[in-house]
Order: sequence, then structure tokens, then C-alpha cells
Amino acid sequence: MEPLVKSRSLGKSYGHFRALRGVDIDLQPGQVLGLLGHNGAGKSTLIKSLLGAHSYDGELSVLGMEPQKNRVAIVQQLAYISDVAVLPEWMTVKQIINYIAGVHARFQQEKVNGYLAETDIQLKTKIGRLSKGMKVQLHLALVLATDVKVLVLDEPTLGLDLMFRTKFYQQLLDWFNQGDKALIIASHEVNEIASLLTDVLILRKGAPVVSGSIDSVIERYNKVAVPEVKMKQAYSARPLQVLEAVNHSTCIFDNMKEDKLASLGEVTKPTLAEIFVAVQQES
Ligand SMILES: Nc1ncnc2c1ncn2[C@@H]1O[C@H](COP(=O)(O)OP(=O)(O)OP(=O)(O)O)[C@@H](O)[C@H]1O
Repeated sequence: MEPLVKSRSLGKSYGHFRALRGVDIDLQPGQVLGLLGHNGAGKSTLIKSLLGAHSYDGELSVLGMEPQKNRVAIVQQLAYISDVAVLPEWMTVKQIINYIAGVHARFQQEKVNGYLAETDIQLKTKIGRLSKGMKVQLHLALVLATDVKVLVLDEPTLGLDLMFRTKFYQQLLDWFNQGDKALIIASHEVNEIASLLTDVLILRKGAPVVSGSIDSVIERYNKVAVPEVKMKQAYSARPLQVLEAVNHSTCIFDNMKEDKLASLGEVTKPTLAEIFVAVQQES
């Protein structure tokens, strides 16, 4: 099956500055790709390329089309929610629903009403008067009601409290589980999104440092609790990261056989968040 998003050696320069390079993506229906990286790692630059918002180098196809040339066709089936509230503040909730119903061929008004019924959002309220969390809920409801195939979220829950976050992810998963959809979520909040992901792409200074299915990534790394007396031996096995604890150090290793590491101490699997932190420190 043709991937919903496919890229090969995707890159982007701003003038002489290389903000993104060497990104390969194969996003199939049913996949949730976590796009992880610290500030300035290139996440938004990659998303802007997918949206056709700027030029890029390398190969990129979104829903079988070239983003810059086919923006209008692509946004019928791909939606984007950013951390920046973009809904017109002067409109009421009802007005924005009517407006989108008029311009978006795939918009299903009864769906948006269903999503909003689970919130405290009133149709007559001006968007400018909604709380930040409510605006995000409204935005999500509008997007999910357009029945897109690919949804791209850039730090979607930034500034939302735990209750709004939980509701947000619940609605998102209800939509995703209808099938045939793919999600891309860019975030620093690795712990928050880790359980949703099927795949991950970790960027550092614009380049991919970890990429693949969650299972294959977790498989690759090991965490070992190494007692002080074995630390010299541990260093010779070149850990990615060493964190000192009481009476031992926690070392993360990449691509080392578990039986070899067992002589150093107890071997367990690191979490995605621990891998994320460890690969940022790799020289
Ligand atoms: N329009 C631009 N012109 C020049 N440099 C830019 C531009 N947009 C982004 N950059 C630079 O490209 C790099 C990647 O930025 P980008 O916004 O993609 O990172 P990010 O991973 O989304 O970061 P954050 O998590 O802080 O949003 C940064 O060094 C940034 O300063």
C-alpha cells in the first residue's frame, strides 16, 4: 500500500543554516508517529514541509501528492493542529461550525455536535471567550468532524491541565480507532504521548538519531544498574549515558547484547523517555 506520507532524504535549509536533513518517513494507516526533539531540533520545520508551507530538498509525498504543488487537495484529507490558537476569536462557536460546513466538502456537522456535547462549550459563545483548553477542544472537534486521513499535531496540549489533556487524548483515540487513519504528534512531553505511539522519529539538531517502530527502538537499547566496582568495565563498553545513583550508576547502552551486559549488573529495558534523554547526550 502507498504510504500516506513518504519521504526520502528530506531536508530544509534556511539560507545557509541546515535546519533538517536525512529524514525518511513511511507513514501507513494505523500508525501513530511521535516526532520528538528538543527546542530547535527541526520538528516544526518537518511539519511545515508536510503542509507545503515551504520549499524543501529530497523526496516528499503526502497522500500521494507533492505538498507545495497540491496544498488545496492535501488539506481536504490532512489536518493540522498547532500549539498556537488559530481560530477567529470574533466568531461564535456556531458561526465557525457553519463556516466550515460551507467550505469543507467532507465536514460532518452532526459529528462536531456530538464531540461538543461532551464538553462545556456552548454554541452561542464567542471563541475569544473560551478558555485555552476549550479552544483546543473546539479545534479538535472541528478537525475530527472533517474526517481527514492524516492528523498532524504540534504540541497540542501545551498549557492544558491534566483533565483537558486526558479528554483530548480520549477523543483523539476514539477518532483514530475508527480505522484507516494516521497521526503525527510532535512533542517534548515524551512520557505523555509514549503510550499512544506505534513509531518514533527522534531529531537532534535537524538530523534523525532514532527512527523506527517503538518495539524495534526499545529492543535496541538496554539499561544496566552498574555497581561502583564495575564502572571501569562499563565505561569500556561505551554507554550512551551514565547517571549516578546511590551505590550504583544507571547506564544506557545502544546495540549491545543483553548477555554481554549481564556481567555488569541487572539489565532492564529503558523507557522511551530514557532513550530520548540518552540519545540527546550522545556525542
Ligand atoms: N524561518 C526561519 N528562518 C531561519 N531559521 C529558522 C526558521 N524557522 C526555524 N528556524 C531554525 O531552524 C531550527 C529548527 O527550528 P524548528 O522550529 O523546526 O524546531 P522545533 O523542533 O520545532 O523547536 P521547538 O520545539 O522549540 O518548537 C532552529 O534552529 C530555528 O531557529
